[in-house]
Amino acid sequence: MNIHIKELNKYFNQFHVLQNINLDIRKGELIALLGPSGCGKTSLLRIIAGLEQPSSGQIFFNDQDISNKDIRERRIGYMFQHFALFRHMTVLENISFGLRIKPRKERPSASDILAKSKHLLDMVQLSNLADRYPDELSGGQKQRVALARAMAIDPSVLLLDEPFSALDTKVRRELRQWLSNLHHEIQLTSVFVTHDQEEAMEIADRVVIMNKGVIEQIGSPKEILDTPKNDFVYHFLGETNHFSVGEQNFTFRPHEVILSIHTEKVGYFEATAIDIRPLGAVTKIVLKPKDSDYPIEAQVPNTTRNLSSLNKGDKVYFRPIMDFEI
Ligand SMILES: Nc1ncnc2c1ncn2[C@@H]1O[C@H](COP(=O)(O)OP(=O)(O)OP(=O)(O)O)[C@@H](O)[C@H]1O
Repeated sequence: MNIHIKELNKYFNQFHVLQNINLDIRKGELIALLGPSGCGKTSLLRIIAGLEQPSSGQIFFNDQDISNKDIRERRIGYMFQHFALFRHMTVLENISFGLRIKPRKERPSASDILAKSKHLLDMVQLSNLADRYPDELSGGQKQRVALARAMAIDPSVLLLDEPFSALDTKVRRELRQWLSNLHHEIQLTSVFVTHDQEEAMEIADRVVIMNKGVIEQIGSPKEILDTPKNDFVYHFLGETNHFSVGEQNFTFRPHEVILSIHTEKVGYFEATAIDIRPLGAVTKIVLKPKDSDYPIEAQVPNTTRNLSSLNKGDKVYFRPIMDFEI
């Protein structure tokens, strides 16, 4: 199923929440909607789902205008941030729920429902927990059950609203990887809302960067990181340093800088190390350039030679660098 969103606007009272949104989502693609809180990601997802009506504009599933169809007619698999499992039903009953409540004419036989639910349990790798209740599951397991439940109705589109944000970092990472692999296998057109850049970059085929109700840029993670279209995108994607000397202006990321403790080499600028923080694989060093009031943040691999002999207050030379080679 491909999705075509055309000149879509949404107002809440006077507030223009989505402004002339145009977006094409290809069949089988995993798209991330990424942007700061309040930029309209969830509103757009809810409109695609049919949970909210646009004020103007159209949505097509393949070539069919579904703007006026309700959520059931759209065959949407929807998964929310907060586990929305039924507490009084087992895992298997939760998964089969969507099929069991179908009108009699469309409902598969009891044995087909059971077979399908078991297959979905296998898919989310929880076959051994079929008879547990939600309260007996971890957060990550609950979200996998929620995903299996969303998939039970054979959705044409899967919509995920910050599905992992209530989980701790390690579980999030695992589930992210798992979702990415699963998506690779099933190739179901999916839209994923997140405000976490790392999450979007890691799993999406393409990322839609939103800000205050408009789309700022659409592209693959690489395109967006390598060629941010404007200042908003550049700044949103991470820490930025600005440094000026004479006529020269440098804008660079913390990892785009080389340090040296040796006295002035050509192209290096003098600074003082005012803070040094090991952060796992990298060490963050805050520098105060000699002729500038603005500190600069550098991140270097913690295996960098001479790093361990660098102390707060030491003189250090830095060079912004944009042309790393491998
Ligand atoms: N039902 C509503 N009535 C009025 N305003 C609303 C309604 N739903 C959302 N808004 C407003 O619309 C804007 C966009 O909200 P939305 O939930 O789409 O943003 P978001 O990008 O998903 O944010 P977050 O990451 O915080 O969830 C916000 O300013 C919000 O307050």
